Amino acid sequence: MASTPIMSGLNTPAMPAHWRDFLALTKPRVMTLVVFTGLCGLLAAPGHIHPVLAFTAILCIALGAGAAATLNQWWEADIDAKMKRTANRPLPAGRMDRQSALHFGVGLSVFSVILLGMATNWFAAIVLAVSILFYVFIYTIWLKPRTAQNIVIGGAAGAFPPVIGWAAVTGDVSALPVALFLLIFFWTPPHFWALALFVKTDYAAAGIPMLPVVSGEVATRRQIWLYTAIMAVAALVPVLLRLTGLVYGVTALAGTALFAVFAFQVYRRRESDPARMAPERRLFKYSILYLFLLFGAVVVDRWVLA
Ligand code: HEM
Ligand SMILES: CC(C)=CCC/C(C)=C/CC/C(C)=C/COP(=O)(O)OP(=O)(O)O
Repeated sequence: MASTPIMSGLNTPAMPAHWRDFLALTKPRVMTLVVFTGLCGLLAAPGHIHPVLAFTAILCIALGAGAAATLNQWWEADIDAKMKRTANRPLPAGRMDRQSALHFGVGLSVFSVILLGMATNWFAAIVLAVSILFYVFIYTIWLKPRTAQNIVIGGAAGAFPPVIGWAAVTGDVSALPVALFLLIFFWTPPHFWALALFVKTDYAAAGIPMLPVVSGEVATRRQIWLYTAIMAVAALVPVLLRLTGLVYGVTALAGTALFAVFAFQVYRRRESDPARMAPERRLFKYSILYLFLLFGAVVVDRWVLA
């Protein structure tokens, strides 16, 4: 188990945590895209649920994702303390004690799963529970400290939200939500390794075996390119299977071509560039826009051009 604040020498909080610290534990910025992909999964599904129930389902995805992020930080408080990027989070900075974070994370997890089950259906609730458990146990506790492939397998947790959104409406899954799952699954390695190339030293300091630390930059750049190629196929699956329409088709083709150009620039570069817009920074930023665009296009096809 990760060491307690006292064992790891983290600051012990002198004051009760502020509500802003609880919010920070949920990683709200990262979760905007998680929630958006969940919303698009819900809106792309055939059938109809009452708008209040749809809103509740999205709220549950947001709360479940926030709960998972909280439990991730509860476990990693001492690791976060060693990295500049994460040292100011509520636990390593000593603004909150680990017990409060644990209670908050477990409480929010249970609440989000039960509320989703009661508001929509228990299949969707089980998928939400699986994604929380996957992120906490498979990624955070098991794989992250052990293997440089941690995010490839562990990243599956982040691919579940569109499946949950879809299942909230239909009570099952079919080809399109599986295709959207695969798109996020294969998108995660280029998204994260691009970032890991420019915060590499942080992970090294914390002893986390991220790919650039373990296998070096050249191998990471090659892997980014490899996963981009697989992601490109995943992005085109909905087009090839005619699961989506023209807007998605054009967006996926153009968006993925640009992704490939940026990934190729990362591949060609042999070492980090201190310049602000180095290829890896550009790819990381664009990776986020890319998912927003492709998922948005799925919904436009379903609702505007139906
Ligand atoms: C295991 C998989 C993943 C890892 C290791 C990862 C890691 C990271 C890291 C370290 C950051 C830097 C900023 C921060 O910590 O706040 C980041 C940013 C971000 N990630 Fe990921 N990520 C993963 C999967 C995802 C998924 C599945 C999504 C959404 C579908 C996502 C969306 C974002 C967004 C939107 C940002 C930008 C946040 C901002 O503007 O500050 N990430 N990611
Ligand atoms: C519905 C549901 C449960 C969704 C979960 C979504 C999910 C797993 C998203 C992953 C995004 C994320 C913040 C990864 C950070 O990795 P990290 O924790 O290794 O990053 P760090 O170095 O910033 O702590």
